[in-house]
Amino acid sequence: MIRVVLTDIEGTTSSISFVHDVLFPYASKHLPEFIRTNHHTTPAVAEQLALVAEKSGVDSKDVEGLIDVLQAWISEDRKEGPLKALQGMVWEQGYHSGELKGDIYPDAADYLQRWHDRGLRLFVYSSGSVKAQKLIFGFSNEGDFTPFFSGYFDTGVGGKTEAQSYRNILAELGVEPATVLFLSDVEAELSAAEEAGLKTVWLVRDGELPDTGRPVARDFAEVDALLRKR
Ligand SMILES: CSCCC(=O)C(=O)COP(=O)(O)O
Ligand SMILES: [Mg+2]
Repeated sequence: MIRVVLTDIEGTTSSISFVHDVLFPYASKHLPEFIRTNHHTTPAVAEQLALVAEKSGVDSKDVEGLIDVLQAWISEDRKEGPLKALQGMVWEQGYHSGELKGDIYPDAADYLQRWHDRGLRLFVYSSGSVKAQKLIFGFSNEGDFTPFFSGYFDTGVGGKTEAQSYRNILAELGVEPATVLFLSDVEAELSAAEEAGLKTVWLVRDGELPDTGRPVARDFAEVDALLRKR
C-alpha cells in the first residue's frame, strides 16, 4: 500500500526545457554579479564558494576563477552541491521579482493536490537545492504548491543514482520501503530506488514508451491509474 509519493522535478513534475532553457540561462546571466556582490558580505555564499574552490582546485581568493568554474559546471549540467546551492540563491531573486515562474505540468499540479487531499504524504527529491525546490513549487504557474509537500530532499542525502540515498530518505521518513512510490524520468534513478526497496514509476513524457517491464506513465493521470491498481 503506497502512503508516500517521492517525486523528482526535472522531466517529472516540470519540463526539461524549463530547467535548461529558462532556469540555467537565468543563473548563468546573474551568477557573476551575484557572487561579486555577495562573496565578502554573505557567509552562506562564501561557504559555498569555499566548496567550489576545494572541488575545483581554484584558489578560494580568485573570485573570477571560481565564477568561470561555476559557469562551466552550469553548461555541463553538473549536479555539484555548491553550484546547486548558489543557483537556488540566484533564482530566489528571479522568483521574487516575478521574472521567473515555476513551471509545473498541469497534470502534475492536479494530481499532487488530489493525492495530498487523499491523505498521501508528498516529498520531493531533486538535484536542485531544497531552496530551489521550494521556489519552483512556491512560485509556480499553477499557484503555491508548498502546502501539499511534507518535505524536500536534495543531494545532501546522496546522489540520485545511489541506492544509499533512498535508504537515507527512508530512515528520515521512518517508513517501510514498499510504502513509498518514487517518480522519475531517469531510469538509473529508478533502479537505485528499487534497489532500496521503493516502488517506482518511470515518467516518459515524450517519444516511444519503452518496453522494459518497468511501470511507465506518460503523465500523472497514468501514475494515478497505476497507484489505484496496487
Ligand atoms: C529545483 S528546480 C532545478 C532543478 C535542477 O537544478 C536540476 O539540476 C534538476 O535536477 P532533477 O534532479 O530534478 O532532475
Ligand atoms: Mg529528472
